[in-house]
Amino acid sequence: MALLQVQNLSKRFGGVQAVDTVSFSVKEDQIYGLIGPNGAGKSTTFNLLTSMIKPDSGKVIFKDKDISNEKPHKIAMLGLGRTFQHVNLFSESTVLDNILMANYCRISDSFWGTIWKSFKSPTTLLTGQEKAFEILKLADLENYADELAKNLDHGHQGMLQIAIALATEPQLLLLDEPMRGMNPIETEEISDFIIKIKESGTSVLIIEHDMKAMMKICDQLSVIVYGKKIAEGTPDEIRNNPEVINAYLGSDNDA
Ligand SMILES: Nc1ncnc2c1ncn2[C@@H]1O[C@H](COP(=O)(O)OP(=O)(O)OP(=O)(O)O)[C@@H](O)[C@H]1O
Repeated sequence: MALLQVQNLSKRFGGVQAVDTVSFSVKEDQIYGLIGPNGAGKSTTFNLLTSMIKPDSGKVIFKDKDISNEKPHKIAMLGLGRTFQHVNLFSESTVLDNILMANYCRISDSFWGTIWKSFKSPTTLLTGQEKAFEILKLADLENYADELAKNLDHGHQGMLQIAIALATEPQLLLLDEPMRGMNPIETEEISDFIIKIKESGTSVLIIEHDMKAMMKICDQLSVIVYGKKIAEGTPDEIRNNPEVINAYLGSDNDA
């Protein structure tokens, strides 16, 4: 079943057609990749999906609901979580507290909602702790639970960033260049973490420039060039698509 349907989405900034009638669907239990050169329109697409900006035309359907004009926090509450390109942590808080805060934001969507939920369920905070350790384990960060986030190395901060987004308990997690600035070992660890996220029941939509990693982890990919989708398929189909090789991958493709 399609969890997310993107239908003819378009966005223009002045003279630049950043996103041009882009359509694709992400199914449950899928890692779906968006690839394309710098300035292709990938981040703009993410910003449209999460309502950080509004489309000129087109629709975003999430779990059969049109969310094109929904507020960003409502979209997060519906189960669409995301990370940003730049690491965004509470650096003076511990790793565990970063996760707990994100998880608590998930359950406390409103003041009265919080009161009602805590009245209904006094175990809410305990459940939050259990959930947090579950996520830390998945990210291989459980040994760093009491460490301040600022003391983690770049690779572990990247893992924590994803773990925080996961703590909002999304059904679909949008990852914006999670391997940016990572060395090959860190890239491998993040790839494994993303696969584990899928196996634990959360679908993933990912933008990433590391082609090797994308070809390894994605079930399906779309290629965007100058705002337009030029191809869609499995990693093998994309790797061998002459139009993609011409327009984007080039002859030095080692994916
Ligand atoms: N807020 C904005 N105002 C004006 N132009 C913008 C804005 N955001 C993006 N653009 C332009 O839209 C186009 C698409 O940019 P976008 O950041 O979506 O590409 P991208 O594929 O994510 O690139 P990268 O891989 O480098 O992150 C670019 O030409 C960019 O300069």
